[in-house]
Amino acid sequence: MVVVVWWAWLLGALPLLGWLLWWWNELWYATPLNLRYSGTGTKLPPGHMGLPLFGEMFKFLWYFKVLRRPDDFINSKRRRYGDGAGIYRSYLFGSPSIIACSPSAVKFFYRSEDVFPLKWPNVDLVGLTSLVAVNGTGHARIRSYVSNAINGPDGLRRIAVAVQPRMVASLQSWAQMGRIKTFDQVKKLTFENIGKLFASLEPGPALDDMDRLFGGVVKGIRAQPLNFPGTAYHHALKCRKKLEAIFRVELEKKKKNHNGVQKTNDLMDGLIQMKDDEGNTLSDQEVVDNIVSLVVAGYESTSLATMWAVYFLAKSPTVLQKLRDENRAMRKNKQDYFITSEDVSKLKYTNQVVEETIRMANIAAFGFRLTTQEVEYKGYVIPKDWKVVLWFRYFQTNPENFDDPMCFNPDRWNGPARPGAYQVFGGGRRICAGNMLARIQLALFLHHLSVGYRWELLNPDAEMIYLSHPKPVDGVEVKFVTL
Ligand code: HEM
Repeated sequence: MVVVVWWAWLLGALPLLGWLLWWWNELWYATPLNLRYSGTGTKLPPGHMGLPLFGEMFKFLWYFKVLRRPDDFINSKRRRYGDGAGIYRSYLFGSPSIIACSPSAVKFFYRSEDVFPLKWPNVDLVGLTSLVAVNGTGHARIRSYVSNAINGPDGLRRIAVAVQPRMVASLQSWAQMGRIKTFDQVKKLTFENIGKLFASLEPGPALDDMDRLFGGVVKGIRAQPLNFPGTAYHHALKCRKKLEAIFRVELEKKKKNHNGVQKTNDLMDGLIQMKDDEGNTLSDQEVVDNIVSLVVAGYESTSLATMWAVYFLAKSPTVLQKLRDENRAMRKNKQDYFITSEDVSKLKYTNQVVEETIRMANIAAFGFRLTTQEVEYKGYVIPKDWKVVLWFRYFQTNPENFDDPMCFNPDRWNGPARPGAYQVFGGGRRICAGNMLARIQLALFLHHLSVGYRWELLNPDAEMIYLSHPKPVDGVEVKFVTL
């Protein structure tokens, strides 16, 4: 009798439990809303919200981690639900979400900052008063200063001069080593240059410590926000605290120097002195938060782009040859070993290689927004308090946007991209504040790399990983020699 009851339970209750779990989020979030809208001609975007708490995270991880075909996550939705308005409902990264993956849908979410403010996960780690955390006028005033300092023509002219000595020194040291793991080396180079540009920090054990601390912060941004010993988030909070203490010491030193002793003229100096229209300066907290957020935004992204350039060029000898020819021609006509930002703008093919590298590298896979009120888009309801995931990655890999998208082909940049199809740096008011800085650093690096060095991938068939960012599993190990 007990066995019969047991079997009845197994056959009846388990499938029921499975069904309930599978439809849990649909029943909890979607069904009440769809009932409310029935008869109004609007409904939720198509999709499936998955299991309680996890939603579609297992499916996401299946495509990104197990199959290593990240774009099939969206392709499977397009196949199942059709293209519709380019939006799908889901439950991702701990929240009911709308996925936006078509140019017009993403544009819709860029349009209104008030309705769809930027919402970085775990933004407390980068700083609650930083550029990426504030909205409205607070955002506009810091953004305009930062953009001018690191992304405008004058800033870029100064930066071009400042970053090249370390690039050249690094390349020479790689050739001496003979064999390097590119990602580790470019990270070191990028961090040294960022340390110099942002806070006049010189290479040495203190900068190495900061590098480790930033590594801890970056890991925490993508982790579940569980604050107890042993979690990535807890560790990241501790790293953030230590970094804050270091930057506060630097800040005090700088304030003293501004009273007459010495001027360094780095980004931190600029932030300290910045005044808005009413003559207000930034608080110490704002200065520190913004420095931390800019390092977080620019460090890993620039390092990854540089690593990918080394990788793609090793696999594309014809492209490399054209790149060498263009850069050697420029070098011949120059007295100076270093080039200027004006020189970079004349390197047409090099800039195409930069653009194609950044497109293929697909570093920033997603952008996050929050819906602060219920709105309608093309007959679909976007509910209040849901997350919007702008699926940037898919734009660059969708064959409807780029012909043969997985082929590294700088010549595709002989003309502009299709309107709205290129989203590597996001768009709207929140478009990457360091996009020109990233581009010029890569172009300068390519100049020195292509005129002076030869390299070869040690694992040309290394597998790819896509989380936290796309990169070959070996970090691009190469044999590296002078030409
Ligand atoms: C290849 C390198 C880079 C890529 C692919 C990249 C990508 C992006 C993307 C997609 C966004 C928009 C996010 C959104 O809308 O949710 C963004 C924003 C941002 N990026 Fe970059 N980025 C790169 C390099 C840099 C660098 C070097 C810096 C500065 C040091 C920087 C600073 C920022 C800042 C401050 C924002 C926020 C802008 C705002 O909210 O107004 N990025 N980046």
